[in-house]
Amino acid sequence: MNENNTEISLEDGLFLRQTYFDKAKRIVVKVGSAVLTDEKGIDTNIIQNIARELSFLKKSGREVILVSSGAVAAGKRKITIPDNVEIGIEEKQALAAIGQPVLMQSYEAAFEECGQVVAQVLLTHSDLANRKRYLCVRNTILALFRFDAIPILNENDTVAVDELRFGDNDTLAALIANLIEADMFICLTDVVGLYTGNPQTDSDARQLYTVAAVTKEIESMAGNVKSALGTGGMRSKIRAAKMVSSGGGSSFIGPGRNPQILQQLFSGEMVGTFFLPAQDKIKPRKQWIAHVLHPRGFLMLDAGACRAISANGCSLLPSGIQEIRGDFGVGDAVHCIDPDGKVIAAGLINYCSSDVAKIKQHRSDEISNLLGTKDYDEVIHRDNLVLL
Ligand SMILES: Nc1ncnc2c1ncn2[C@@H]1O[C@H](COP(=O)(O)OP(=O)(O)O)[C@@H](O)[C@H]1O
Ligand SMILES: N[C@@H](CCC(=O)OP(=O)(O)O)C(=O)O
Repeated sequence: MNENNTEISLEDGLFLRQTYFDKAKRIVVKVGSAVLTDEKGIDTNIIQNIARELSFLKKSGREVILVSSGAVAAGKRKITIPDNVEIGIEEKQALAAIGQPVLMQSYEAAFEECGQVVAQVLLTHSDLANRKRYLCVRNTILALFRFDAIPILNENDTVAVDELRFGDNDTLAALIANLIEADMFICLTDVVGLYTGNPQTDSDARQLYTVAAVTKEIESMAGNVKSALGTGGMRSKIRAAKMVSSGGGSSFIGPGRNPQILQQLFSGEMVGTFFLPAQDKIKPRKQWIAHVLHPRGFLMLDAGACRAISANGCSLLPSGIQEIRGDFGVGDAVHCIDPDGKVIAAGLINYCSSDVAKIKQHRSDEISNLLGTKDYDEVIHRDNLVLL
């Protein structure tokens, strides 16, 4: 372990990897656009390779999901875009509509060769933000496992408006990994792993092999850069690894163009970057509150309230709320901010924003007088509060 307790030695890393790979039975594999497409369009060699690699995992008795990007890139290569057309959101959504069937056709053909059935699942953020639909997605995926199919997921880009977007497929894959309680998230991209800095611009950057915890230091290693075709960049991959880790899974970031990357990994070769699961796992419902729901508002807390929720395991009472931002209703997700401006918790709120504005900085026994009625003493009950 290094002095910041983030990076593990090569020998310890090798042993730990093997332990986690041996017991990984449910796996989410994500492949990025940068891996799947070349200047001519979808690279069928890569698709065939991914089909072989995933079929290998499946035949070894594991349950596998593929989250595949590439619809926009495939659409772009399928048509000639007039020079005077600027590619904005609407054009990208149209390109995804053109490219998604092209992508699926390639997968269908490649998996057919391996005797493997696949299924297409397209999701928007609102499918996961609604608790009933969230659980329905889980049940459908588990039913596909029972049919021995490999679900192939992508964001339903064509109908995903701004506030309903996952933003990138690294995030979608991590949320799905937590939804189905996967043991492992494997993110295949166009670099060999996580480097201490962006390898394209930092010649001193060196590769990390085993990361014990996604700290601020690890997060700062990802530059703002991404490949020409990518959306998320390394930053969203690290964030995704952190989410999966908090759900109790391990993650791997590695080179998607290596023809036998998954076989190398599962036979214990030291490739890519491996992230260990967190020590304290967050329960599935709290994962949903913390990572799936977008906050509709923010509560600025004083130091006492921060201590009460962080160190003492208490619910959030109105007296510790200094300020509020946003327009939220009862049951919406909000984030709690400490006096330094750091997000420390997420939760489902018991009062709407106009009521919180009236009861903030007051004791709970004053709520009835201030609002004319009182449904709860707590603004956020402990059962609906997650520390971040
Ligand atoms: N610290 C880092 N280590 C590795 N790659 C990095 C780092 N910081 C930025 N990157 C960039 O992230 C890119 C991969 O992300 P992205 O383009 O989104 O790929 P994908 O299409 O596979 O999702 C790499 O090509 C690299 O330029
Ligand atoms: N949904 C988009 C991919 C978005 C995305 O996250 O791309 P990438 O960073 O290449 O994984 C598509 O299919 O083109």
